[in-house]
Amino acid sequence: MTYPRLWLIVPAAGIGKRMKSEVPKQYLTLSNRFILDITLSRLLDNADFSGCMVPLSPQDHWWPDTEAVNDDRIQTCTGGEERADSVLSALHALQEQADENDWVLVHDAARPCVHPDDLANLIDTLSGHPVGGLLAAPVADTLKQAAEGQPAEVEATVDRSRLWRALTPQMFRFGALTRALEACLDAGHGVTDESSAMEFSGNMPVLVEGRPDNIKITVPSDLALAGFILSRL
Ligand SMILES: Nc1ccn([C@@H]2O[C@H](COP(=O)(O)OP(=O)(O)OP(=O)(O)O)[C@@H](O)[C@H]2O)c(=O)n1
Ligand SMILES: C[C@](O)(CO)[C@H](O)COP(=O)(O)O
Repeated sequence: MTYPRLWLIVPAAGIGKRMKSEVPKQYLTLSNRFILDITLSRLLDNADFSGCMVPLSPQDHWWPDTEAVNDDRIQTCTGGEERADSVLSALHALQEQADENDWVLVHDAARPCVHPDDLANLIDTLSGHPVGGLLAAPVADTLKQAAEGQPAEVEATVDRSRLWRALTPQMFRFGALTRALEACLDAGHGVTDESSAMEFSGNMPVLVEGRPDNIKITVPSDLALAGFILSRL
């Protein structure tokens, strides 16, 4: 067994409100495969993970019909109200198996287009780093800040020279991430990604440039786009 080990968490307990679909978006299909199965296979088939934890909604009744249900590398737990709650639930479910300084990679179930080269580069870049970091893409568009009120009107153009879009996987030491998320939730400090929790604890995670086509399926038009991207990978 090599140390530190790699653990994978794929939060899949969301309901996909913005997708406006009949089923949670992680259970929509592309080429007759659940998006969740595509995401899990693209990660587990391209790095040596010691285990994978998938937090699911208590109302999830699709999991038994996935490919992943038959994969003995994958465990499930019950997710929480917010993404951060689901990730912390998964960390707690793994804590008897993982060591303090093992790495944990957290990747959205809704990001099936993650490229193996980005996964390998993230792991290689961060493996000796004391804190960890995340895949991210430099902002390529001009950014406008809206004034209060409707209709939305430009209040300012934001300097984008040091702005990046956070992607996933995000990769941190198991113990440090667990404590950071616990501190955020104890303080009522809502976070939408793991890096924000690490920043709240005073760290400066490394930004590792990743492909901008590692999209998160969020709104209806993202589904066809993800299908096109996957067809080209
Ligand atoms: N309580 C939650 C909320 C989200 N997620 C997961 O976190 C990932 C990214 O979150 P997001 O894109 O916001 O998914 P949803 O919360 O499902 O989308 P929405 O905000 O539109 O409802 C998704 O894979 C989602 O399943 C989760 O595990 N637990
Ligand atoms: C984790 C994430 O995908 C990084 O951009 C994003 O923060 C998830 O946010 P969401 O509101 O839960 O989709």
